[in-house]
Amino acid sequence: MSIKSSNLGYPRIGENREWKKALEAFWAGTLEESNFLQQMEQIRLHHLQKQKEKGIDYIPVGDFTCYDHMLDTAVMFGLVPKRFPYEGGVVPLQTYFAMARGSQEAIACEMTKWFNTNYHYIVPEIGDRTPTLTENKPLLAYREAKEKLGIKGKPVIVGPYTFIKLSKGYVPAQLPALILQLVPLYQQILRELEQEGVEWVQLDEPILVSSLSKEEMETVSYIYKQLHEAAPHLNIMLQTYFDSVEFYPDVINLPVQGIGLDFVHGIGQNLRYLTTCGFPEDKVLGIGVVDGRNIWRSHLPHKWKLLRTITSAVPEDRVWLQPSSSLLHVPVSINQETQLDPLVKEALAFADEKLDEIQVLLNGFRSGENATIEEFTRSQTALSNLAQSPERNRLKVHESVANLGHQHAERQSPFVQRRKKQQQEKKLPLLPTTTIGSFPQTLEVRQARQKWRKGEWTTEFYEEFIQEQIEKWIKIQEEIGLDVFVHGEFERTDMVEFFGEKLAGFTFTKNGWVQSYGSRCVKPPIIYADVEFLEPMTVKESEFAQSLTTKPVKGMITGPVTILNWSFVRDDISRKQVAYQIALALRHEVEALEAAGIQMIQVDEPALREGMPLKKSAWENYLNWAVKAFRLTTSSVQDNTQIHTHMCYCEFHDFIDSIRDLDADVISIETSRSHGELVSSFHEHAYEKEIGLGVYDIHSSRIPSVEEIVSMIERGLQVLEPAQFWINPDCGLKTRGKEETIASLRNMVTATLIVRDRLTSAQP
Ligand SMILES: Nc1nc2c(c(=O)[nH]1)N[C@@H](CNc1ccc(C(=O)N[C@@H](CCC(=O)N[C@@H](CCC(=O)N[C@@H](CCC(=O)O)C(=O)O)C(=O)O)C(=O)O)cc1)CN2
Ligand code: MET
Ligand SMILES: [Zn+2]
Repeated sequence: MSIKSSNLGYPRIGENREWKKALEAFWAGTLEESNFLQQMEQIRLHHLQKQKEKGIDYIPVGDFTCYDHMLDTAVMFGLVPKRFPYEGGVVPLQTYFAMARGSQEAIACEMTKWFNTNYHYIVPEIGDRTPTLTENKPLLAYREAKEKLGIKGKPVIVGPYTFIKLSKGYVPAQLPALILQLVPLYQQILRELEQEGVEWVQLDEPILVSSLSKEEMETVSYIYKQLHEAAPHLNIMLQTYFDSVEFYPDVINLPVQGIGLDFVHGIGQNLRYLTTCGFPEDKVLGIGVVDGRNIWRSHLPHKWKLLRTITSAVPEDRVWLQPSSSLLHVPVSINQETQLDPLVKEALAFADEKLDEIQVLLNGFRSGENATIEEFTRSQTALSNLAQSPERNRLKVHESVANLGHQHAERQSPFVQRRKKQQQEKKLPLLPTTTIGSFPQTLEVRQARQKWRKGEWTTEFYEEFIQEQIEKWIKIQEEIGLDVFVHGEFERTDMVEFFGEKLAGFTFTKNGWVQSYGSRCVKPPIIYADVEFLEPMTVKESEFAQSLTTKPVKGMITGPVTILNWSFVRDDISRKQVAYQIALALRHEVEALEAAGIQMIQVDEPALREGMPLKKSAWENYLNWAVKAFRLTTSSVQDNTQIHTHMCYCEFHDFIDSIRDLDADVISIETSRSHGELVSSFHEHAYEKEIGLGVYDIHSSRIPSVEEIVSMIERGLQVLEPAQFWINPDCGLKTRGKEETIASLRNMVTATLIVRDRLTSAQP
């Protein structure tokens, strides 16, 4: 036996986003359920077949989903919240999608970021029901692959501890009881897999790389002991990713047959552990050597050296070569990228190419290093050509970043003084209403952009079209009676891609899509070089919108940390340096907006939290530079220019002090999808600046009632001062339709007026 290859998970969306298109057609009612399911199966099998053809020894099955793998796990355990109709047994597709997307009757489940990625999972709600096993999904996936393709796959399951830790609806004291309920269900799954003759199963426990307590590690040991006893002949690959494991000595002694470690993102610590503590002789080591989170080609000679180091500690026949994580986080294939500059293209590897890299390394082991010398040289040359390119060596940019030590990044006056000036000048009513920036990106808008891109429309014609949209929506906002307007972001494909296209240092793929949540995808820009400001990016639209109304129109840009976190970033310099480069570029934009008379400028940072390292010990350093990057972007404006920021779909409670340090005058946040739980965190941290609370979920076509919004507002008012309070939806409205947007916003304004009335008449 020699070294083996393995994969942890494959993108679901398909080379041409077939998956997304099928889902959206099904939801729209233009694709019947049976056809839909058939298409899903086709896509699923095609992906397995592809991995087989690439020669992967351990192909993951069961990683495919019709929405999200956490949601799949929750419904497998019958964890349907009581607000959805459900009578036990296999959860119907209708209910499954209602949990994900909401229905007119019931609010959707919460959605939040999967560790430090831009992938969002549906948060299981445990409290409502006792978990039961409704169907053995991994077993079904295994059988399908075996029967239809002759593939003896490796079922992938979210591990019990990660599942519980990422769920909600229980208090810590209930944890032991919960474990006692869930463990037998996992046991049953594994026992049935064992009986089926499954060789290996992959249990994903990324939670093991986060900062756990010793006590928690003991719980994990208890759980895995139970699992092993239930199916002693089944091999468990305990898979971790995104960083190095905590408690390495405990982890390697768990009664499992394989341990998967990330040797890209956790390389320093994982390697130190391996060389100092060793690795047990009775286990397989899955080594994640090819980056599952970024799109750069591997430097194969370096990887080879790493493999040599590892195989001097663990014999080859007990090693699996694999990506560092599921390939869910990278685009499918570089095949279609015919327009990329060869300098960049040669240096890239997407999911399919990453699997090829694994095979190249494997061949090196099987047939000797010489057999792969060509590929090794090619990777080395591509990466060094890019490193030496003038675009990566813009001295002026390097100097500006190097000189940052002396920059204060302070507003002229402290918040309290600025606030007074802003209040006097802006004279906003109590509980000002606003929106987060984008209005519906309708088919009409997207098609217009496509016509312009294809050259069917002139730039002039397209810009006129955008102006018409802005005009239409300024009128709509007037009619609805909002207090602070936005221009609607019609000219943007995506809040990050748009800015990337206008800054130096970025490049773009034609088809490099990655799933963000459900059917929604993003095409992350590639930061391949030094970033520089070229010319104003948003001034024209903002200025135009402001010229149409006397209400303030917020300028709207995406912040430096979010642009960083939602791009694929060069890895030859630190992320901090890249963030500073972007911040210095964006500062010009903020200044240009101010100079054009825009008095409120929103700098979105929805990805600030997501970039936070998984280990608490690394938080301070990250937050220091992330906050500084935001302040570099925003601090040069006058006191009366009001800086807004916005964040969504993340945990807020553990970094409120950093939010305060951003020194934004107003922050608007998502609250309703997390059902209002985080409002009290701002109170507990005595947050003194202004806050806009998300009063309704924007990921659902459901129109919130006035009463519902009133009670959301009142809930907020129990803990926050009326004077610091703004009212807004959870996030931008680009994914919504026009009519539902208008209806929802009307209800939001009506609800605000009711509460505003109550507050003012209660005053002496
Ligand atoms: N980068 C990023 N991450 C984010 C968010 C975000 O806004 N941006 N928001 C949060 C939630 N995540 C989201 C991610 C994506 C979308 C989203 O709406 N994505 C669109 C794609 C947006 C886009 O780039 N649209 C292009 C068009 C892309 C396209 O599909 N074109 C068609 C042709 C046009 C058509 O007929 O539709 C094609 O190529 O086939 C455009 O507007 O120009 C989608 O999946 O549908 C929303 C939220 C968190 N993470
Ligand atoms: N301004 C952006 C919008 O409204 C913020 C989105 S945060 C994911 O779409
Ligand atoms: Zn948002």
